[in-house]
Amino acid sequence: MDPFRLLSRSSNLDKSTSSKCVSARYVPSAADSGNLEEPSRIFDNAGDSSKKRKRNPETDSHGEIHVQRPSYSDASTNTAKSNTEGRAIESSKRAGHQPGKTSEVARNQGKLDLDDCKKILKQNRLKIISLEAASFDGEQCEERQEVFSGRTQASARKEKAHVQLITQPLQSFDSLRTKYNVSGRLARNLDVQGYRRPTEVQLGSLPLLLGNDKDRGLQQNSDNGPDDYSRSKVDLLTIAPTGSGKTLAFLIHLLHGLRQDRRRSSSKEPSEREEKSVQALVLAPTHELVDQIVNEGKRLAFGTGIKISRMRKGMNIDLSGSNKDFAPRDQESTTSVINVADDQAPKGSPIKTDILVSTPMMLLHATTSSSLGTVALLNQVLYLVLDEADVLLDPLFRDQTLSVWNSCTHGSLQTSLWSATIGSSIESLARSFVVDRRRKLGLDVGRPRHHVLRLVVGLKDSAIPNISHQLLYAASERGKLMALRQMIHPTAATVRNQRSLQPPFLVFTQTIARAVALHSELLYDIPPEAGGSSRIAVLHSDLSDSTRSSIMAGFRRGEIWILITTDLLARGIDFRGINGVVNYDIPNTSGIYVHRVGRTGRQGRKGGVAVTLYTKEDIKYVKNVANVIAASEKQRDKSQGFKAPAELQEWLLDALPDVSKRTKKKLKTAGVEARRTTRRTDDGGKEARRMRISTKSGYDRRLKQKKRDATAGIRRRSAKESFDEDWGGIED
Ligand SMILES: Nc1ncnc2c1ncn2[C@@H]1O[C@H](COP(=O)(O)OP(=O)(O)OP(=O)(O)O)[C@@H](O)[C@H]1O
Repeated sequence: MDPFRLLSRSSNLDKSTSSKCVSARYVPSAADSGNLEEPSRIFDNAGDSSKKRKRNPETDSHGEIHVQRPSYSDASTNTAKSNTEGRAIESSKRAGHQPGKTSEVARNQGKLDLDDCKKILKQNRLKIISLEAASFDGEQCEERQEVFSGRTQASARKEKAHVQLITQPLQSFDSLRTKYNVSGRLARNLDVQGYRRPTEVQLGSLPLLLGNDKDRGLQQNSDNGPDDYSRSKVDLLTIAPTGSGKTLAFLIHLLHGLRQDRRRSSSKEPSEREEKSVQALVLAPTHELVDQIVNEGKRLAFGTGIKISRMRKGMNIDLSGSNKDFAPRDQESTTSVINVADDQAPKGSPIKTDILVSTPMMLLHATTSSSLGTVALLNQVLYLVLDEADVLLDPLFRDQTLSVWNSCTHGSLQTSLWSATIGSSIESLARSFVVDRRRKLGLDVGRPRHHVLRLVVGLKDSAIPNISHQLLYAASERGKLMALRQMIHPTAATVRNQRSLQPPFLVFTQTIARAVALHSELLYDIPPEAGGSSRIAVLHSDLSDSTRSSIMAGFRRGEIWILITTDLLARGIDFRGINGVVNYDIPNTSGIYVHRVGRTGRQGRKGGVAVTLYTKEDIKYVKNVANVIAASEKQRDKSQGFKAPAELQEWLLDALPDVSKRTKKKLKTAGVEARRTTRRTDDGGKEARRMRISTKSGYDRRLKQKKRDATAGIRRRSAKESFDEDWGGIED
């Protein structure tokens, strides 16, 4: 008998246990927040232990990646698509790609041939098109106006005719150094921070931002040399899912761009070198997001000599800049320390920085109150980033954002816009703004064509597929509170017998007043043995900056388990170990739903739960949310390759009423009427509404109030009587 077989007979591994161990890796928890794993691809089966991750195309570019050819049923679509594809190939050929033939040579130079590029882009669900902004001039401008004011047939056809570009993907962070000459220090910082492989959005956007027209699959501008980085800039609009790593993508671009500019200026004679102030500007809608970007930027910029700062109340911009003592070589700059001086700078002191991160309002406040004016302070800005671009260009922030953009008058300004949701109207607005700005500044005269590109990762404007969505009907406000209590209570193992919702989680309400009211109602729901009221907090824009920062820090450290908030935290905020999101009040738009639920399941992590509670007042709005959930489930099934049990019953989609455009608009601007902070009076005016969130019925509350009044009356009377007795009045 084979002695080896005999010895191994008793070591029968329990298959179920082993598979559990593997899949446990993908369950997010607060504990994994400090650990950066390999990024899970959002659209593959990263969380499914039984399936292999997609192969790395760098090591396995032949045969293993199976790309399904699209089958077009409709003849007209067929023609349109094949035309587009044909043009894409044409354009790539013009750019220097030679399908099939170049494989060996190209691979030796770190370049892939056209087919490989196409496969990788398709595998990562990346679509890149040129919006051809610079081709609008003269009469074409009118057509553009039409696109902006409403999609005419001509403009719709024009949209369809966009050519899809086949770009060289960024296959590893190593190629940042080898292909794009990114500084060794920046590459090291990426490694130290634990970033091993680029995510989908980084894979697609970095070659567009760092490369030349050839890398982008565009026709090469004849006078652009291969290394002429500054002359081959494009503006980019990126739409990628929540938690997919957009911040890292634009930070790498800014840091590399500024290093390149400095290298160039350091090669000049000292007397010819210019001192520059802010050269890169990042706009974000909230202070919390600004802080987060700066923190990530500082970690990445460590030792590069590039300074990144946030704009705070009372700060001024120093025009003398911070690039005076720049050490161009990596070795020299390794001694730099993370400079946090600007954070502790006294109010009113000027800040010297290369990259400034701010909300539009804060920046405008500082620049307009300066004697120099906004344009003088921002005219050296070479890079403008709009993070959460759709909200920055939304009517609420639009004037401020466009005013900042207009003040960046440098001819080489490169703008990039980033969000998980950018609708067609915002896209048109951005595109027409680029064209108008360039025309006003006369930037296109005698210059090579300027391109505006759009990169879409996955399905546009949709929620990530790796979270479990649940729509819960709670009938009334009392019902919602009871349902939430049920989730908070330690015995509540599951939500609707499905995945459990365990702290830490976020609870979103429609208004600040409701967030405050809900917080005071739930304050004592967590038993003292578990930390009591310190485990639950409320965060909104009426709080001071320091209170907001300390609550954020407490939640990140895991000291706060339940954070009640408004849409202030719906966008961009990256809490890595968060287990779920509760939409206590339904979101005003489907876009906000996508962003709110995107606070969980980040970086492809599985296990996040998103619960949306709704009452009978909400029924007419719920289809917005239900449609997003249905699309997300479809995406999940597609990427898994099988149909998983739906969490959203199909009949519900049919039963819910359609949301009219008017209702959508009303909801977007003011939210559900019953929960607004003001109400209309009979004479047409407005009055503040008292916000109460309670499980007690109105009858019980009235009864209690009557009892309270009666007790107070008795106390008052008895106090008066005893006073009369003691004093006894004035005797004759
Ligand atoms: N290449 C990478 N490898 C591993 N983790 C990454 C990588 N890139 C980014 N991350 C991490 O992914 C998380 C989400 O990134 P980020 O906040 O930039 O997402 P986002 O796309 O901006 O999301 P949102 O749309 O919500 O703003 C962060 O914790 C970040 O550190």
